[in-house]
Amino acid sequence: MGSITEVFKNDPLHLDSAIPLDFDTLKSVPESHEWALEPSNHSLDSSKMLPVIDLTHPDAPHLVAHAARTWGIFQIVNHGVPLGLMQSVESEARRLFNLPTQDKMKVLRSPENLAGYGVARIAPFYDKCMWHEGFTIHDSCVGHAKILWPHDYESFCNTMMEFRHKMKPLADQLLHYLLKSLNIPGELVQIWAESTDKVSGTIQLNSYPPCPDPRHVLGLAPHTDTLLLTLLNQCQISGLQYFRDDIGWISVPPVPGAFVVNVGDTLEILSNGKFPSAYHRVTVNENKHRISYAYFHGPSMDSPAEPLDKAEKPLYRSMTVREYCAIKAKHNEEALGLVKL
Ligand SMILES: C=C1C[C@]23C[C@@]1(O)CC[C@H]2[C@@]12CCC[C@@](C)(C(=O)O1)[C@H]2[C@@H]3C(=O)O
Ligand SMILES: O=C(O)CCC(=O)C(=O)O
Ligand SMILES: [Fe+2]
Repeated sequence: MGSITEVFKNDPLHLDSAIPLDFDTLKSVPESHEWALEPSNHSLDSSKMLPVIDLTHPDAPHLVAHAARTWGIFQIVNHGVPLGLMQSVESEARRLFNLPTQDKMKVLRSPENLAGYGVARIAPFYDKCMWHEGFTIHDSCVGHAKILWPHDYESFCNTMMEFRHKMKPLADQLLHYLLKSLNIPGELVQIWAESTDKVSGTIQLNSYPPCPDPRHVLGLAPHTDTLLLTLLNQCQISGLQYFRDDIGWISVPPVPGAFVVNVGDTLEILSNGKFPSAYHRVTVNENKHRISYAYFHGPSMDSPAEPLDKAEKPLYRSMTVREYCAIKAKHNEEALGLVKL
């Protein structure tokens, strides 16, 4: 059926590269984790550049569409997701990542699966390792949570399911604003809105432990997200950076209670390049254990991935979302270039 899991069944992440480092035992950065980092641009005040949009503002639909066109990344506040729920997601994520390594290894993501504990999907594309461990939730998380906390799994699962339940309509609303701003028939906007009903969004919990020397380390290597929209909370600790050719790497400042919204590759294709997918990376901290959590909003794998405005010359070839995800899983950063006409 139409889930992203099937893409990874065909292109498994091999186990030897799927195990994160045991960060607790490290006193210095091993060579395997030392990157030649492109420097950040500190001369610009990114807090004055990247838009922070109040979703209760009467002009919110236009502000959202404008920010997605100009940046491919922006932040939203007054989005309706309760702060208490956001705090619970963070504390459940911390509870998980604070478990001993041998416990987390019991829920290691199997090579052909999407869900569970492990390194980022993009890890095999790099010869250096990232200072990161992740936990991915796709359908239910009960199986994994029962292994981790046999007598106390419910608070984790209830929190994550409640979070997903609140994120879906928010992501749909943003997608609706964006698609409506394109020159496409209302029925097509409706079809796309409904296409996200067939899949349950993916939740990704990210952990970036304190690092003895963060200057040469990356939490996550530069990447774009694959699906339509990613909504991410950085839990008040900076680390997320965004790249644009004309400005270089700038920090995305943590804004209390906000979600960072990233345009993903699939939305770049649907919009014929009007909403550019955001190229981003994560840096780490010396003393703070940074957590972030994200909701990945995607369509059914059977949906067409092609420019929607038929009056325009298409810049990308037509394919299904499944085909695009398979190209991304094989070629990572090269994928968008490979489907450009
Ligand atoms: C829905 C998804 C997006 C994601 C791949 C995945 O199937 C589940 C994990 C997601 C994640 C999180 C960390 C960064 C990222 C690039 C990765 O390696 O795994 C994203 C993937 C993505 O957007 O392509
Ligand atoms: O941790 C972050 O700020 C970003 C995480 C991210 O890029 C992702 O989960 O795709
Ligand atoms: Fe990302």
